[in-house]
Amino acid sequence: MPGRLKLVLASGSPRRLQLLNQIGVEPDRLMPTSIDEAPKRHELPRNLAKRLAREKAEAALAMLKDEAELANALVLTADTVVGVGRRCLPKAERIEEAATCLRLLSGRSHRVYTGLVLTSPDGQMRQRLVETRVRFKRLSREDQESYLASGEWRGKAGGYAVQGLAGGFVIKMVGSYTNVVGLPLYEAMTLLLGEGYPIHFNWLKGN
Ligand SMILES: Cc1cn([C@H]2C[C@H](O)[C@@H](COP(=O)(O)OP(=O)(O)OP(=O)(O)O)O2)c(=O)[nH]c1=O
Repeated sequence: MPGRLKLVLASGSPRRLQLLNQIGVEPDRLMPTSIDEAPKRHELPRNLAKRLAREKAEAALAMLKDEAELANALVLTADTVVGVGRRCLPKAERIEEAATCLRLLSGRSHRVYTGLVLTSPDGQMRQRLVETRVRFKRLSREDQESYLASGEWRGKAGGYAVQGLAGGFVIKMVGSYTNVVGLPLYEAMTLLLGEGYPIHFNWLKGN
């Protein structure tokens, strides 16, 4: 008899895990991948998000191939990229990068893309690309300096986290909020249900 369908979240992002938990999904395994996330020359933000989500899926599958107990597992990966026009902003690791991002984001609209890949046990990859438009207020010198001092930008695409202090910078958002945080929940839920993952069953637990 086939075992219960398992889920591997191939991510080291605590935000992605929290977002999945929010819809009652608890992955059987967390598996951070490590890939080169540098954009190619002239690569558009949307293409970068798609490519990196796919490369994370491939890296996770290679790590899983010797794990018999996860042979029957779905594997979920995502990558979030902030784009200003045709330019990909970095996932800020240094304060100078974050400062450059804030200057570019100040007083204008940008787009946040998340590429999502769900791989089924037979190796089939189902992919989504989700886009949200975000408009920031003009950031004063104090906004920028205080935000940099907060450290909240660290490890975040585009050097900000909308779920934290930077929520106060957002004038307008068009599209999915959870997409900006790192995992668009409508699309994730649709992909998981499409592969037969029993999301609603989990909602009944505890009642
Ligand atoms: C724009 C934005 C990004 N982010 C985060 C989500 C992601 O963790 C990160 C983008 O980097 P990613 O490379 O997408 O993800 P990651 O390296 O953190 O995790 P993994 O590859 O292991 O799945 O930025 C926020 O938390 N809030 C935001 O508002």
